[in-house]
Amino acid sequence: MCAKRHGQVTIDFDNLSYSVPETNKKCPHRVLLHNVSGHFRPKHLVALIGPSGAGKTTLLNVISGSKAVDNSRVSGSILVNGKERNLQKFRKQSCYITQEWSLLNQLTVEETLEIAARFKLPSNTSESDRKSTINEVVEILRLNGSKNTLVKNLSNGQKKRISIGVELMNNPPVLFVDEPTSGLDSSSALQVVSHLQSLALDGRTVIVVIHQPSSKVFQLFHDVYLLSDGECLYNGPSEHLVTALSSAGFNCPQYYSKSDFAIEVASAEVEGDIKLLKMETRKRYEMKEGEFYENLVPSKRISEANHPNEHTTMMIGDDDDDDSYNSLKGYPVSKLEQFWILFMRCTKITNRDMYLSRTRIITHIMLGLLLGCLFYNFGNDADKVVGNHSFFFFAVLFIHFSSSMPAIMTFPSEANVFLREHSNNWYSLTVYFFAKVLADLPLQIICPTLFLTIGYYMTGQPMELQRFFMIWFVMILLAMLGQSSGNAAGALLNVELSIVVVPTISMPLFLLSGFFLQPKDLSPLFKSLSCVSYFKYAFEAVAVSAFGYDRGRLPCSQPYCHYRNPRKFLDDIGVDDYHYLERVGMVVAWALATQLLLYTTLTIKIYQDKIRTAFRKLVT
Ligand SMILES: Nc1ncnc2c1ncn2[C@@H]1O[C@H](COP(=O)(O)OP(=O)(O)OP(=O)(O)O)[C@@H](O)[C@H]1O
Repeated sequence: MCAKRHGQVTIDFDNLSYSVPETNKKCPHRVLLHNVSGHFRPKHLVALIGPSGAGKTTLLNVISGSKAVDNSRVSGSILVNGKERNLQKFRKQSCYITQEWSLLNQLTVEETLEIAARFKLPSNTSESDRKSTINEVVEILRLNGSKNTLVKNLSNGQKKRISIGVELMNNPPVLFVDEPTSGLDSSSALQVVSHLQSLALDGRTVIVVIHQPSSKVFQLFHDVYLLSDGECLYNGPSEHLVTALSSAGFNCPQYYSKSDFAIEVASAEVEGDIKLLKMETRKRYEMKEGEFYENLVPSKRISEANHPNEHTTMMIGDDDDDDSYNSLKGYPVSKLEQFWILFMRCTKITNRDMYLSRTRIITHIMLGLLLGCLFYNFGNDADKVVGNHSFFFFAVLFIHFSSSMPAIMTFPSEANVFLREHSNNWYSLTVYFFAKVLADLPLQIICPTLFLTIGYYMTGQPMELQRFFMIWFVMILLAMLGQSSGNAAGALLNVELSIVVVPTISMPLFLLSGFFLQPKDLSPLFKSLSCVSYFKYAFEAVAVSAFGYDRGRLPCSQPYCHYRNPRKFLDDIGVDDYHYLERVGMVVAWALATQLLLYTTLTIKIYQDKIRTAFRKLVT
């Protein structure tokens, strides 16, 4: 592999404990890991097994130094190649592949890997090196046939493989994989674990949390780590598992699945001496490493002879003092490059997504035409001023919802991709945030512009550039506000809930916009509440732009028109003439506030486990 090669990594952990605060006053802490010890070796695929709730993911998080873990609550030692783990360095030596394959559907396999390579390989990597790294990952994971397939069209097994591929790009010597086979059929599960095995045989240390592996899948694992209730019951070669269990009185019936039996032992469903099993495991751990494996491995299963075609892509050697890790403070690529890659990716996705872009553009044109026909020439007729006012009201409503609804539908999956990439140290939240805001901007400008230009012209509004741009600016702000509030809701809640919550919050704000009820008719309480309605400011700014600023008398199609003087109409709806900037200022403040809400929501998502723990600490 062309990516920089790092030494092989052995992980030893001893008496590792981890607890979380609880709200219960009598028992303020809950211990999730109790003095667990073990070794994870290079060239070995380790199965981390145990009943549900045994602490498998917790152990993976603690050892990998996941941001989900409060490190001040971890005790015990974690050694990497015999030296105390340096978290910053270790995070760069390892990658964590989560259960969900959070990938972007609109990119092809090659594009997905290309972007991963851009983020994960140092900026000075040449184009040809990057290409050959991508080709090698494609080769290793046997994705050659699907290089140009969109991710959304891949099978579940292929999606799982590509999500492993993106993390392999910088050739990390340690892989932590959480339930790679969940949701896969038996043959896809076998394929995925076989790939993980070949990655291990390449020299990597691969630790996999796995649920009920089939016998065929289980055979692929070299080592097993068995957990029960946060305690280690066994750590060693998988072929010695049954012997170790039977030496403590747990006899596995012939032809019975070894992993199922081990989980039954860990769930206390089988008779035997659990204390003895723990003691024996501890004794084996305390033996010197050579002795430990000599005692346990009857036939050296992992040998060069067994794998004559072994890739020698990992650097063989124990040099973990590689100072390049220390020089890699922060991210592999500069913030400017991060911004550019993210911006280009967002733009590509928007262009490819039928629902997000083309459909939105078409609906804005169609609605512009429809309203243009319905309110044809209303803007130029004193008799139709009230109808014209409704046109603007509908425009405000439409622009807002046509931006917020697509965001609610699409952002949750994008947020998952962001969280995965951010937790794997690809780029910073701030860079992502600004790239997203800027990449979304063209559509937020194009759609309202098309809608308004058509509607404005057909409804016969005053042909004055200044008035047009005053209304246009309000519409752009509303589109931005709609999108950021939709994104924030989509990131904070799930899609189903957001679809209910966003309109529910928006409706009272609409009612207080001044269209249905004028401020003079509101009770003092609702009058003050109406000050928080951004629709009120947007709607008033549009009304002032259309009817205010000394607009002349309107032509009248009837013998008598009450609103020949547009100023009179503004008086009647309780909107004072002028003061456009103050109103727009309030909409800008709201647009900034929703962007801030989105930023805060993403920050909360990143640190939710830590925030939850800190909150519990506060309560107790
Ligand atoms: N932040 C936390 N606060 C309180 N309890 C937690 C926290 N994280 C995990 N737990 C608890 O710790 C125990 C172990 O959780 P963990 O997710 O590690 O189990 P697991 O073995 O991976 O389970 P599964 O196989 O079901 O995914 C569970 O009972 C879980 O409820």
